Amino acid sequence: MASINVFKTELQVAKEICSFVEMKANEALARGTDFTVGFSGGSLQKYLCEHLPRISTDWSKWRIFFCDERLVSFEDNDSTYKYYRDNLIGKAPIHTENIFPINPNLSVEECAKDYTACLRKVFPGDDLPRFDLLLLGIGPDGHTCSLFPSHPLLEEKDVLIAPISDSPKPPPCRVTMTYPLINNARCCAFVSCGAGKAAILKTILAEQHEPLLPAARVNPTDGKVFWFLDDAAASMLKNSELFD
Ligand SMILES: O=C1O[C@H](COP(=O)(O)O)[C@@H](O)[C@H](O)[C@H]1O
Repeated sequence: MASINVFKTELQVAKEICSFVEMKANEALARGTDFTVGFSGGSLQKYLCEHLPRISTDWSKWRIFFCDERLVSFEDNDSTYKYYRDNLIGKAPIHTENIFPINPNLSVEECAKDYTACLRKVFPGDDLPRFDLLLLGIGPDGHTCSLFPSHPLLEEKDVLIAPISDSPKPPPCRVTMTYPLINNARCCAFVSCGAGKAAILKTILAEQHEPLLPAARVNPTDGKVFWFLDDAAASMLKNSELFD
């Protein structure tokens, strides 16, 4: 069962998710491994960039990938990498060689293949890479990464990173992690705040009806899912059996 954590304000959510990331990083380092983490875009970015620069960790052991990314130049405000470059890298002692952006100059198909090859270099010998932590957002339609409701990519089984050129949310061309990779993670953490997310969170967490929305399909076979919500986002979950 997922662990649902609700905090009064967005500011508190931002602090708590950063403490959680710090804990997961330091657990990986204590196991004697690097810390492999996937960052998403959207509203999650600002929650992470606020407090992560001040956590206590060995940044040299971090390996940072993107759960999905928009195929736009690194100077375009739609670029997830741009946001983290401008608001995190440089504020924390992250070594640029330990952060793995896509190559936005390729076609979307080539970009997905190239990003898969990049992933394989960091997880040599692993048929199915196992991330320590994937940090995920959820759109008001229930999408996560660039996996959208009713899209054929929801059934993708063969590739770890897929291209998408018909994203219903602009920009249309993106690359995204697929479920075989996502659901092999040790841990996935969703962050969602604001009243605009309340209805979709009720559908995903309290109702769970078929066909499952993209975010509801995140269910690591040997891992756990955590939710970090503020009161407004959780307002339609109150009194549900999710909280005992
Ligand atoms: O387009 C995207 O949207 C989702 C959700 O974003 P949010 O702003 O509604 O939180 C995000 O997780 C994903 O990385 C991004 O590409």
